[in-house]
Amino acid sequence: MSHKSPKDFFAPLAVGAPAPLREIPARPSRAIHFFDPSNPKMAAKVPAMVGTVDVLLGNLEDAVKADNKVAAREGLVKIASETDFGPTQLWTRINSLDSPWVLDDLITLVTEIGDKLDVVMVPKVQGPEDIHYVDRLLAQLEAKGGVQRPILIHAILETARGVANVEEIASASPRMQGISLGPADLAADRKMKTTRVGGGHPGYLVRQDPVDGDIHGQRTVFQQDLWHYTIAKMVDACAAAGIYPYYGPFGDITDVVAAEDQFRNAFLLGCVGTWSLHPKQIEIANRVFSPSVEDIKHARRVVAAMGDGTGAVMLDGKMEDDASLKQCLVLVDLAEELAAIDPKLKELYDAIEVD
Ligand SMILES: CC(=O)SCCNC(=O)CCNC(=O)[C@H](O)C(C)(C)COP(=O)(O)OP(=O)(O)OC[C@H]1O[C@@H](n2cnc3c(N)ncnc32)[C@H](O)[C@@H]1OP(=O)(O)O
Ligand SMILES: CC(=O)C(=O)O
Ligand SMILES: [Mg+2]
Repeated sequence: MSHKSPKDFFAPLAVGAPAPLREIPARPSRAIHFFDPSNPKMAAKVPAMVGTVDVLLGNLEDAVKADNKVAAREGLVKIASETDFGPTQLWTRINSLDSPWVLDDLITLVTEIGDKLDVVMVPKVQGPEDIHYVDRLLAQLEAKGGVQRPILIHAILETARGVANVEEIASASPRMQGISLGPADLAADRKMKTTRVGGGHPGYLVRQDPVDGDIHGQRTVFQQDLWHYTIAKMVDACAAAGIYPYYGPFGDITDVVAAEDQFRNAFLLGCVGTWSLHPKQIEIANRVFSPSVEDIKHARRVVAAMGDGTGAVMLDGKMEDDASLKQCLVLVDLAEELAAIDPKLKELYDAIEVD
């Protein structure tokens, strides 16, 4: 197998295309909010959502009716042209690479609103060859449309082959911004037996041992997370490649409690954000993917106690050293990035007193 040399990896793939980035910017993206640009009621809400959510994503793929594919594409061009997105990123999810719509999706969006698009989400990515295809096409279209900065690529992990190839996908191009879990298509592709869009399943459990040998007696049941393995594998692949991992959709819009749990598990495992399918999920995602006041208070105490960052100290009966300091800096750095775009969080974090 031939590999590109480092100098080729960072060369534009088309004459006139912008140079690839050497590092993916750490822009807050706690919620990637999906809307259907062909749905007039949803589209009308988008301008007012600017500034309330880190990412607005015009969805062209699944959940948009086949008859509305062209209207969704044209609707997104209109919204993007007429809206000032300020601090909010604009992403799109294009149709799958084997669909009859994707070529026109890319041609239209990159040449008409390429300078406003931050990230193109590619569904059903099977391996690095899918990223290479989009990478070259984006470069050609950026050159054609005079786009000034490279549009990044986000892959959805929603096929068994994609999961098997996740490390190669994560490092397939300097455009790779991140990867999201796609639990619905992934469940179908793997022939899992859950019919839910993300979240757990009451049948996937571990049961407490029988008490006094009574197998029919009262035994506590612990529901397990169907997605733990895939999320952990995705987080490792993304961290190793210097890109960002995300949970995906949580389809039970009414169960805001379980959505919060699923999001928090992903946050604790290393994900930087999640999807929001309904306005009510944005607040949950923004809260869960922002470090809590308690976390930041503790992290700042450790930073203060560790002085030059080396050695070991005791704090509240616990050992802190170089490694736990690094863990705390993950939270402190994230808080700073979020405070820079979220005035309410800035106020909250600024008010923390470290004793
Ligand atoms: C497996 C996957 O691929 S997941 C990704 C693909 N799926 C999606 O993108 C789904 C996006 N979300 C939706 O389509 C909708 O939220 C649905 C179908 C789940 C629910 O829609 P509704 O039944 O209209 O929800 P509800 O009645 O609570 O909506 C309240 C209001 O919020 C609006 N709204 C609902 N979802 C959104 C949204 N995602 N963005 C903006 N506005 C929205 C509705 O239009 C409605 O407006 P109105 O008050 O002017 O009538
Ligand atoms: C996210 C997505 O597309 C899926 O779960 O299938
Ligand atoms: Mg899908």
